[in-house]
Amino acid sequence: MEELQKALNDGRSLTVSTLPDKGRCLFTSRHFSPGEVIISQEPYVAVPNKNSNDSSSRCEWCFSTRNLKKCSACQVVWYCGSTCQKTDWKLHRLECKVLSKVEKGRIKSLTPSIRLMVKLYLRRKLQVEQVIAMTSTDNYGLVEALVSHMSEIDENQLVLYAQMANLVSLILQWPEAEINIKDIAVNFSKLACNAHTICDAELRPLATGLYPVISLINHSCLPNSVLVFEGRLAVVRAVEHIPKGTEVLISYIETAASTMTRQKALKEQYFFTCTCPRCIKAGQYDDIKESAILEGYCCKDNSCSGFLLRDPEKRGFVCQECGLLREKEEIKDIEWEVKYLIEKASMCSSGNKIDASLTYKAVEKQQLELCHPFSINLMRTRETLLKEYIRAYILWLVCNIILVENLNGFLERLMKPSSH
Ligand SMILES: C[S@@+](CC[C@H](N)C(=O)[O-])C[C@H]1O[C@@H](n2cnc3c(N)ncnc32)[C@H](O)[C@@H]1O
Repeated sequence: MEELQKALNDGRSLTVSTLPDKGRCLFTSRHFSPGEVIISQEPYVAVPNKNSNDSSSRCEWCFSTRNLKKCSACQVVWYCGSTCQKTDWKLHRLECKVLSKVEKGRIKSLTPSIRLMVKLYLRRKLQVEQVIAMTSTDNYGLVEALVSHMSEIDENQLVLYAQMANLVSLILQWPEAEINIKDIAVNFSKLACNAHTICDAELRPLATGLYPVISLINHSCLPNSVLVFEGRLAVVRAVEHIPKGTEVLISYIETAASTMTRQKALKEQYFFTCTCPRCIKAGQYDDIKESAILEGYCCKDNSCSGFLLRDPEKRGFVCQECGLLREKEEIKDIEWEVKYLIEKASMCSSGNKIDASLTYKAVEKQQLELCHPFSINLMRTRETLLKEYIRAYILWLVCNIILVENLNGFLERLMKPSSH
C-alpha cells in the first residue's frame, strides 16, 4: 500500500486515506479543474459482456463487434484482428489452454463472471512468474485488499458463489495449494461491489472490468467526479472545481432516481447507507417533491404541472398544486397497460423494428397520461424511441443510397452508345 500511496502522490496528486464510516478512499492533494482527469487505469482483467439484448460477440480486447474471428483453438474467445489478438496473447495463451479443455456441454456455463474470475487467477500467475510486469498500481495485492462484504451476504448468494467457485476451480484444474474454493468465492463477492461495467460513449454496456485503484473511490449521489471509459481505459474526471484535500467521489448508480430507489440500490449491491448531501435530505419537503417528480404521477388536469402525493385517506394521489385527486384504481389500470406494452415492445425490439417503434410510441402515450412530465420512466421511453427512429432513418438513408447508385448505373448503361 505504501508503494501505491507513493505512485498516486507523485504521479497523480492523490492520497489514499481511511475514513471510519467508508473505509479506504482517495483524496486530492492539489486543486482539480472541471473536466480534468484525476486518475485513469487499465483493467487488471476485463471480459466482454453477453446479455439477452446484445447477443452478438465482442472482441476480447477492444470489445468491437466488427470483423470478428473466433480463436480456432479454444473456440470461445473472439478478436477483431491480429493487433488485439497479439496484445492479449500473454494472457490468452494460458486462458486458451484451460478453455480448450472445457467439455462442449459446459461451454455455456462460461459466463462473463466465470471468465473474469478465471482470467483474474491466470493474470496473478503470470505476474508471479514475471511473464507480465507487476507495478505499484497493477498487482494482485490490490485485488486482495478490496472489500468483499462476505459477512453481509445472504446464504443463497453464498451458495451461488460457492457453486461458481467450484466451476472456476474445475476449469483451472490447479492443485489445492495454489487455489481454494473459499478464496474464489470471496473474490466473486469482491467483484460484485468493485467491478465496473465498461460502457461506450453512449453508455451502452460493453464489458466488465476490475480496476483495483479506481475501486478505492467511494460513492456520492452528488459526486464531484465521473467515471467514463475510453475503450478499456477507465478515466475519472472532475465535474466541478475540486479543492485540495477533498475526497474524490463518483456515483455508483443512476442518480436520476428518488432517494428511496438510490438507497435501496446502494444497500443491495454495496452494503452501505449513503449519507451524501442529497441523501441526508430524505423526508424533507424538497426531497419528497423531487422523488414525486422523478418517479410519481401527473395531475389529472393536463394544464396543471403539479406533483402528486399519496392521499392521507388512501383513496389515491392528490395534486399538490390544484388539489385534484387521482384514484388509485385509475393509476393501477394505466400502470398495467404500460407494463404490458413495455414487455411487448422489448419482445418486438429483437424482431420487427416498426412494431417496436409503434409499441414504444403507445407506451409514451400511456406514460404521458400517468407520469409527471419530468418522470424518469417517460424520459427512458423517449430515449428508446429516439434510438429506434435514428436506426430507422439510417436504414432508410442506406436503402436510398443503394437505390440511387443502381439508378445511376442503369442510366449510364442506357446512355452508352450501342456498339452496333
Ligand atoms: C468500490 S469500494 C470503495 C472503496 C472502499 N471504501 C474500500 O475500502 O476499499 C465500495 C465500498 O466502499 C464503501 N463505500 C463506498 N461509498 C461509501 C459511502 N458513501 N458511504 C459509506 N461507505 C461507502 C462500501 O463498503 C462499498 O461497498
